[in-house]
Amino acid sequence: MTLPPLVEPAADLSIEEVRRYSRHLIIPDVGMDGQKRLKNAKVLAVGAGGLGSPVLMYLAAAGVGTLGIVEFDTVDESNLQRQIIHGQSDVGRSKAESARDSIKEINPLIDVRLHETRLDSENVLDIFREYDLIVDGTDNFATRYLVNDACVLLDKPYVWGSIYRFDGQVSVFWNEHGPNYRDLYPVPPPPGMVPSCAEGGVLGVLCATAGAIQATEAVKLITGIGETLLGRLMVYDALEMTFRTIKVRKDPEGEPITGLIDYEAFCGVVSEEAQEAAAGSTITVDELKDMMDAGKDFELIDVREPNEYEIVSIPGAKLIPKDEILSGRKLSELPQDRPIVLHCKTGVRSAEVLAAVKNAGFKDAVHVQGGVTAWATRIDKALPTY
Ligand SMILES: Nc1ncnc2c1ncn2[C@@H]1O[C@H](COP(=O)(O)OP(=O)(O)OP(=O)(O)O)[C@@H](O)[C@H]1O
Repeated sequence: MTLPPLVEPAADLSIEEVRRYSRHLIIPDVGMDGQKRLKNAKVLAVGAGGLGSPVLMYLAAAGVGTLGIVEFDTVDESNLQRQIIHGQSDVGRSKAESARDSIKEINPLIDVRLHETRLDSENVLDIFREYDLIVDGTDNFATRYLVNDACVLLDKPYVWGSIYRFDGQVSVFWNEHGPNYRDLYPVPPPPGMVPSCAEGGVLGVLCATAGAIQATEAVKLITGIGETLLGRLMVYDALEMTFRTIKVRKDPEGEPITGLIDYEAFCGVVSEEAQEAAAGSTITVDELKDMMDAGKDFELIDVREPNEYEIVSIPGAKLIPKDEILSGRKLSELPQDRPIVLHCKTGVRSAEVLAAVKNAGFKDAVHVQGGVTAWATRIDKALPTY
């Protein structure tokens, strides 16, 4: 959809800016007017991770005058495979500060504002008010619904992106002029149904493709050039190397968004059924270690995928992937005569499996809080986390 420019042009460009942005200025559709609009624009990136990295780097290079970053996390070694705004020497540092330093290196003329906090219902409206446009590079449903609803309430355009393994999706939402995120995804998927990149992995370079499309949409919205992805969903398949766009319409049945809600509860990080099953049937990794040391007779079952098991596993654990149990295909491999201890990477999937196992009649079953990640950080520190 073609839209009028989102931002008014700045009064002028300095000689330094004219030199720096000359390859933009000679594109007739951008020109001085478009570059001045970019200079005046205030864009907020939510998350400085896989998608946030290319988004921030390209918008900085393009001359977006003010870039905000909301990010609470620190750089982990496993981020470096895709989060190219951070480098080896940034491991352990605040992602927001590391991103700011990279931006300043790319373009010192940019004003960078840091919001070193987790975006939530309490702070979202105050933070968003400062910006013209929100670009979301986060990895969880609760934050996406939060960003969407805040954008609707404040009438801001929302550039959304999502990545998983070899697939990317990008769209633009703007309730005043077209659909919002809830028109595409009215309700979140059931907890555990859609694995995160931390659980399922992501091809690092996929972030560049999806993030660059998000940055392109931001530039188009600011300057008013081209057809935006408002009302269209871009679906990218890196293995097939195809880009498809699908129409997104406003849902006539869609509930109006009148305020913010409890997004963690709405997205149910762990399903209610799993929470019920886990209540009183959860053990810590220290308790698991004590059971092992005491020679207790039990079956330890790892419900992750085979490739995860290959990266790191708890000694003695038998691998039966979650879907093999949930589908009933491998229920017969569970012992009838001994207690069952289930674990996964962090304790989300094992809680889901625990509910299914108990429903199937295996009453003497527990799951391990924090999974193999807790085991590797508390019990056997020589093991890697991923
Ligand atoms: N509510 C939020 N407020 C601020 N930042 C957020 C919020 N939710 C997610 N993020 C940030 O968004 C980024 C998303 O990046 P990415 O998808 O590459 O995953 P990651 O969390 O860094 O990595 P992994 O989950 O694989 O360890 C992360 O840096 C994360 O800290």
